[in-house]
Amino acid sequence: MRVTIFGTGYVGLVTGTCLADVGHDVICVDIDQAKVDGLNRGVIPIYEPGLEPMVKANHAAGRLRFTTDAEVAVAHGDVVFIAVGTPPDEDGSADLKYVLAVARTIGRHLERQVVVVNKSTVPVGTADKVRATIAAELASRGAEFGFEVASNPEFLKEGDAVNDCMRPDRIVIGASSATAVDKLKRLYAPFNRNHERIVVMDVRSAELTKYAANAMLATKISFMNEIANIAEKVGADVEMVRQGIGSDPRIGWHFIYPGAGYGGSCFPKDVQALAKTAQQYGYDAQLLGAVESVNDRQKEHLFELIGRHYGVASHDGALAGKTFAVWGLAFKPNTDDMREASSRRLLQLLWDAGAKVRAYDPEATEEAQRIFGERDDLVLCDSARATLADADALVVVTEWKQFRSPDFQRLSQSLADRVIFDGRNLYHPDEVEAAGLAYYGIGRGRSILID
Ligand SMILES: NC(=O)c1ccc[n+]([C@@H]2O[C@H](COP(=O)([O-])OP(=O)(O)OC[C@H]3O[C@@H](n4cnc5c(N)ncnc54)[C@H](O)[C@@H]3O)[C@@H](O)[C@H]2O)c1
Ligand SMILES: O=c1ccn([C@@H]2O[C@H](COP(=O)(O)OP(=O)(O)O[C@H]3O[C@H](CO)[C@@H](O)[C@H](O)[C@H]3O)[C@@H](O)[C@H]2O)c(=O)[nH]1
Repeated sequence: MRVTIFGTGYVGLVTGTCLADVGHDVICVDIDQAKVDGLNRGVIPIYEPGLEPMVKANHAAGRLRFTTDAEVAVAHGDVVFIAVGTPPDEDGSADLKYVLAVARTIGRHLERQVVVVNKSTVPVGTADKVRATIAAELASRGAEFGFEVASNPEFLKEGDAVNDCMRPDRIVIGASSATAVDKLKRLYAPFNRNHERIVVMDVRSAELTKYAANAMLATKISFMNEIANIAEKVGADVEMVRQGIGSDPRIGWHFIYPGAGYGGSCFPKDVQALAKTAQQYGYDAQLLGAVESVNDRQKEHLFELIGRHYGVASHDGALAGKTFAVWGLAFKPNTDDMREASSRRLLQLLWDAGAKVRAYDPEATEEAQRIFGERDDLVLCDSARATLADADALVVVTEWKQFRSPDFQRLSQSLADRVIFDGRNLYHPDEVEAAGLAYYGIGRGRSILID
């Protein structure tokens, strides 16, 4: 099938590549000339495991093309995807300017019947706006082509995006005509093997499904962070509690890891946007507000533990003279994305307190350089070991695999203050303490720790 995808970010590029990989003829279109030029030369703008060889192979085979020419792109697709950003507006609602700009472009160039598919995360009712925008463009040039706007939200997670796209848990199709459903079912047939993964519904339900999924996952995380904070107060270990509840299949093992708060380009903005939608319809979504505020507070928790250890309460200059080794800057492992990353809040708090930072991330160094620029109180190191030179303490923020089994004896010798702040509960407190280091994890009150 001939497919056009507007937007070559995480979603557009991965989707386009996976669709090309199963034999579809894909054109990806973006307004970012440098990105498109780079892709045409084989330069992949994001770090996503497994993506680079797939892009190169499908590009070389001619099934995956990149362009800034919207006219050529619209003329190409039987199915035209919208996969551009929907960042938060000032009031927290989703900003639809990029989505509607694409809708205008489609309307301007459309010359035949197509199915327009919205893959961006958008509030309920956006398909109607996209339809109206395209129709207005067609009307302004006296053109009349049948088109439908369907919703097909994306559930991929960064760091595992190719896998999620090639082996989806489910494919949600929100459409109002059998023709659109049939077309999308044919498009996704190669991913729908062995058992049925396609869930067909009306457009509004599909739009809401995306927000419901992210809000549910964010709720699980905030819930566990709340329990972790209670565990700290009452002298319990949240890691034991996690194991005690995860085995109940009604609760499950996934997304119950406490930590330094959730980040990324999705949960923070989507929880906010869903609450805003509810508010616009006169409903006060109290649970969503709590999920967000618990997360906001959690992003400061590592710093609070640091303050507790050093016996300092105020931020202003309280840690002057201290140097912190920081492991992990990306919002999660296997990505170079630092959008809403917990590390950003931690670093700012450390700097406000007068401390210096020596940080390492396997993939996000360039992004960190772009975000923070040159500063006297930040050294971006090229290995975890290099962060330890002249460091007083270690803070682990992102759970990259390579941080899982450090040599605690070496850490004990390197860190002047002999202390580890573990923002992802990677280590067993006893093992760390056996090496002569003090240990602080998230929710590890520990008075009832059982081996
Ligand atoms: N990142 C994720 O993990 C993820 C997962 C599921 C859903 N989503 C949702 O998918 C959407 C896209 O997210 P993303 O992370 O891929 O965004 P992104 O910011 O990485 O990429 C968006 C791309 O769209 C391009 N663009 C903007 N206007 C354009 C236009 N008029 N024509 C063509 N291209 C244009 C930008 O240049 C950019 O390359 C968002 O709504 C997001 O919430 C993201
Ligand atoms: O038990 C957990 C699981 C995750 N996190 C944090 O939650 C954030 C988000 O993680 P994850 O969901 O793995 O990454 P994303 O790439 O943001 O993916 C989410 O957001 C995407 C964009 O909408 C959706 O498509 C995905 O299904 C959804 O998982 C990260 O900061 C994680 O550290 C926790 O703190 N504890």
